[in-house]
Amino acid sequence: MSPSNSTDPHAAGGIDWCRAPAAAVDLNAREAAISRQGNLTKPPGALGRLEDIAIQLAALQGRETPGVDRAWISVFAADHGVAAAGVSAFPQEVTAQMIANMATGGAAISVLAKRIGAEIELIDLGTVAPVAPHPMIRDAAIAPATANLAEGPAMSPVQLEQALGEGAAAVERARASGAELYIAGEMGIGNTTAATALAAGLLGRPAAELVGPGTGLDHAGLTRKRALIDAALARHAEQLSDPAAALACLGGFEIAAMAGAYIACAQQGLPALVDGFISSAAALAACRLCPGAADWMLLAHASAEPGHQAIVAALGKQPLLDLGMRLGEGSGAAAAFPLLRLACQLHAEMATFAEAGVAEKAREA
Ligand SMILES: O=C(O)c1ccc[n+]([C@@H]2O[C@H](COP(=O)([O-])O)[C@@H](O)[C@H]2O)c1
Ligand SMILES: Cc1cc2nc[nH]c2cc1C
Repeated sequence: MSPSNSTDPHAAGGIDWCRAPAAAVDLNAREAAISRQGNLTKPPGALGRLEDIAIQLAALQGRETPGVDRAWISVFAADHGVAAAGVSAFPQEVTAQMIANMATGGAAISVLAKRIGAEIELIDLGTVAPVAPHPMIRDAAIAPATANLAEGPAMSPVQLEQALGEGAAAVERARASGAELYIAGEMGIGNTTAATALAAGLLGRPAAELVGPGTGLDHAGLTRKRALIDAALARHAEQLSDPAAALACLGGFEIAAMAGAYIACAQQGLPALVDGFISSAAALAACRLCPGAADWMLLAHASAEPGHQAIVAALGKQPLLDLGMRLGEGSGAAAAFPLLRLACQLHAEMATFAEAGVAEKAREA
């Protein structure tokens, strides 16, 4: 379909759609859920953050008793020009190899998706090594890799638009399938360098405050990675006050696609469960572009990558789990998903004090 006769706002060209505000949350449903929580047969607050999850989801789904039975996982994969600078413990061809492993069911996210009953799709945004066609893999290659962010912008404005649009298109597919919760995962050797640079750029922090070992860099590698990120921040300094320009200069195709997906989720009213370090950097970019986007996000877990804490603080949210995970792929979000489902089931299925004939807490005189 040509852009001129398309009804898809993302196909109209440009990235202005990203700056439109998020959908409003339903404060009446939120109040009703808070009230219901207060009537369930437990001391008030005794289910801790499981109560908060049900209340947030009630506000997002616009009903007193929300439900998240159907999750959708989009894994966005791409290679990074900066990998040539020796900033990862693994070789670049692992990106393509892991896409194939995800398709054949051997990756952590493959097992998790199957076990939580989620639909999963793999989106290849461009890898240096070839990826054999497979029904689960969507070929959306933008380029074999981004350019080296230490030497110039990682991607062109047109490539940024394509990547953001791929994220929005994934959310369209999730919604069409009836998904109630969206998970973005990623795979890309070198992408902790891009995510660290992007987050540092957006937060105005030096690399030293955010950089970490990623897949397991040694001390010398970490020193190299930190210096490279600082050099990239200095090179692109004038661009960093504009989140779209920061994303183009320092991001990756999969990071931009995740940002586009989070924005589309927020604008179209689909709750997103954000995974680890790279996903959170994309979520931060999404929040800077789209007013209100943070309302539609839950943070699944605290990544072991040290810079995650700074991003989490900027997002103003608390991760649900802290399992020392640092895999990516959407794995932490998939691991947290059953908790969301349980939180909704408790909220919907527990008896109230009145229903069960249980005496309520004595009122203070
Ligand atoms: O999401 C995280 O918390 C996370 C933390 C560290 C590494 N990763 C994964 O490891 C890869 C990037 O690591 P690196 O060292 O190559 O930059 C990429 O495929 C990510 O999915 C993911
Ligand atoms: C093997 C491997 C699997 C991954 N999954 C996400 N990032 C990864 C990085 C490596 C190296």
